[in-house]
Amino acid sequence: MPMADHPATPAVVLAGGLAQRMGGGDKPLREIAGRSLLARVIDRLAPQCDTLALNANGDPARFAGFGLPVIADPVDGFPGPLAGVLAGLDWIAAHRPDAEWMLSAPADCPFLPSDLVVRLHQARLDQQADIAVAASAGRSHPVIALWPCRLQIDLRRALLADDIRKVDRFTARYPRAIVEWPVQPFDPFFNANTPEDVAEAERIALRDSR
Ligand SMILES: Nc1nc2c(ncn2[C@@H]2O[C@H](COP(=O)(O)OP(=O)(O)OP(=O)(O)O)[C@@H](O)[C@H]2O)c(=O)[nH]1
Ligand SMILES: [Mg+2]
Repeated sequence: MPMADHPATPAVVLAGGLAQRMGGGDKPLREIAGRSLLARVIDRLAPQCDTLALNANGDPARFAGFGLPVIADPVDGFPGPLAGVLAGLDWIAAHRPDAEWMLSAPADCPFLPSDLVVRLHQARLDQQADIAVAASAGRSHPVIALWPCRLQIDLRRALLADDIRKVDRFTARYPRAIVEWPVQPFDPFFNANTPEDVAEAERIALRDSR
């Protein structure tokens, strides 16, 4: 359910990468202490977002168990996470035309904070920004962001005509709010890219559940 003090915010979970550092395969389905990365991301976002969709290429059947729509990249090849953001904005324009904002988050951040959406909205209001981006330990996380749905047309042009692939390069065109989160007791934007990261995530998950 959306929180009362910010607009209804659908979210797209980006699960479209190659997972090269993990050694390939479906990274979102990798388990951390008995629950997949993707299931953990959904657990974190579902209370904050009023609609969820997955962005992934290939056979959507492998995600059928989540009961969520699976949207493919609107651009061929592996053009990077910006294509996933565009896939989300296209899907929302078609299915949630009432929505003005969209959250994007990667499928490999299993400990997303429970105040993610509320703080991103507050920051873009306070700073009169168009886009709000999450940060921790002084580093921004460009794909964990709140996007105005009206950027759909600009983003398509940037990807297809201007060949922009870096999320930062696109968002730098707009007033941005960078919103910092504390990293204690752990970084809420911990990102599982390698098998070593999976082991570390298991340690965090087991500690957190005690
Ligand atoms: N839609 C889409 N999402 C992508 C693409 N490349 C990366 N992503 C997503 O962007 C987020 C961050 O990317 P990475 O951590 O680099 O994920 P990855 O590409 O699976 O892993 P590496 O190959 O090891 O970089 C993840 O949620 C990915 O699913 C892409 O080509 N299309
Ligand atoms: Mg990653």
